[in-house]
Amino acid sequence: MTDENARDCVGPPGLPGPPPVGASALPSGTYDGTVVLVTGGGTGLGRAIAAEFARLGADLVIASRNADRLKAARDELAALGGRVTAAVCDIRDPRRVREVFDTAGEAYGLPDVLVNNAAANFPVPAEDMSPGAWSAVVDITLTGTFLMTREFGRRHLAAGTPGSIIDVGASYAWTGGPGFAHSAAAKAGVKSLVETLAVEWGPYGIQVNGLVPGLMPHGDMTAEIRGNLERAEDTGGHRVHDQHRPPDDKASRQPALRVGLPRELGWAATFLASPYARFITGHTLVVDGANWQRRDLVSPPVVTVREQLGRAAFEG
Ligand SMILES: CCC/C=C/C(=O)SCCNC(=O)CCNC(=O)[C@H](O)C(C)(C)COP(=O)([O-])OP(=O)([O-])OC[C@H]1O[C@@H](n2cnc3c(N)ncnc32)[C@H](O)[C@@H]1OP(=O)([O-])[O-]
Ligand SMILES: NC(=O)C1=CN([C@@H]2O[C@H](COP(=O)(O)OP(=O)(O)OC[C@H]3O[C@@H](n4cnc5c(N)ncnc54)[C@H](OP(=O)(O)O)[C@@H]3O)[C@@H](O)[C@H]2O)C=CC1
Repeated sequence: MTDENARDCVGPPGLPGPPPVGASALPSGTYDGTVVLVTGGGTGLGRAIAAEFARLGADLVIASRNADRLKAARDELAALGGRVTAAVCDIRDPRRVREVFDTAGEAYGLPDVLVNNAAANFPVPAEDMSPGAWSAVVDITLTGTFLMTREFGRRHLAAGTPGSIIDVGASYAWTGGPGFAHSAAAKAGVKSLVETLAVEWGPYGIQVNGLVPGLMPHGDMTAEIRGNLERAEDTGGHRVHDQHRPPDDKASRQPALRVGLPRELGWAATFLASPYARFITGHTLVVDGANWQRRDLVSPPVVTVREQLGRAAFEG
């Protein structure tokens, strides 16, 4: 167990911590000569995914809207070995999407792997959600993923080359996500795209898989997503281990008794796109310590989304 996950408490230990930063289950050089395009690769989980591909030899293209964040990530990722190109792009814009693939092509060639990681999200009760808020999240998370995927697929079909797509999802694609109606609907659409296109493009050698992170806190989380985590901490809820863990311990809310580390998602991504996963397609791999399957013997009291967000009663 690493220091990051060490706990000095009595009680069950939870799932063991992962190997240290820099470790990999795949052979060194697995991605030598491979081009990997990661949307949202300038921050958080996208950057962690990109880092694991870079450690294994990939050349990277990272794409998103914010040039400053991309540049900082590019410098950090380049230090891991491979070449890195940053492309400013709003994935809602089909013209910019085409240009990103042109940029990648000029730099290294057609990407072999596409990781659709970019997404948008903020908590809001459905009854308060404006049409613009709905569209912003659905257009980025679902339509942006489709536009990137379509461009990747068209170019590979035209070239007659194989490829691998990984769509980063969320477990509320299966369960629904109270307070996140837009994002949950969009992620359900993304999961459906994975299943549809794995069949449609399998004959052409293109794998399409989903990858779902659990709670993996990181320093780039938006204020609203971070605020949501902090709200959860405020409500306490340490039914089993109150005496051992402080009430702000996110880990105690997970069956694993720990949160996930971003590199654990990166390792799963590098496996899914690797030669060792060539017969896996149309599958969504959940890396969340079984949190999404959690049920208690006694259900907790229902608290409305409005109450959880501290909003007054809806008055129309
Ligand atoms: C929880 C576990 C799972 C986590 C999953 C994740 O995805 S984590 C990943 C999380 N990472 C990210 O999300 C990173 C990227 N996210 C972002 O850049 C922003 O969240 C964005 C999607 C709003 C930007 O898109 P943009 O530049 O197109 O946005 P814009 O500024 O033009 O606004 C568009 C519309 O949205 C409205 N609106 C905005 N905020 C709120 C709010 N809090 N409340 C209500 N409404 C809000 C705004 O009023 C407008 O509607 P209107 O007035 O026209 O009807
Ligand atoms: N963190 C977590 O615990 C969980 C995360 N997820 C999923 O993991 C993925 C990564 O999330 P995380 O790293 O936490 O969040 P971040 O907010 O750090 O990442 C979102 C990324 O998407 C990019 N992005 C947003 N809108 C656009 C756009 N229109 N065009 C291009 N890029 C865009 C952002 O870059 P920029 O602003 O520069 O455009 C940013 O790099 C997402 O798909 C998310 O839904 C799912 C479940 C849990």
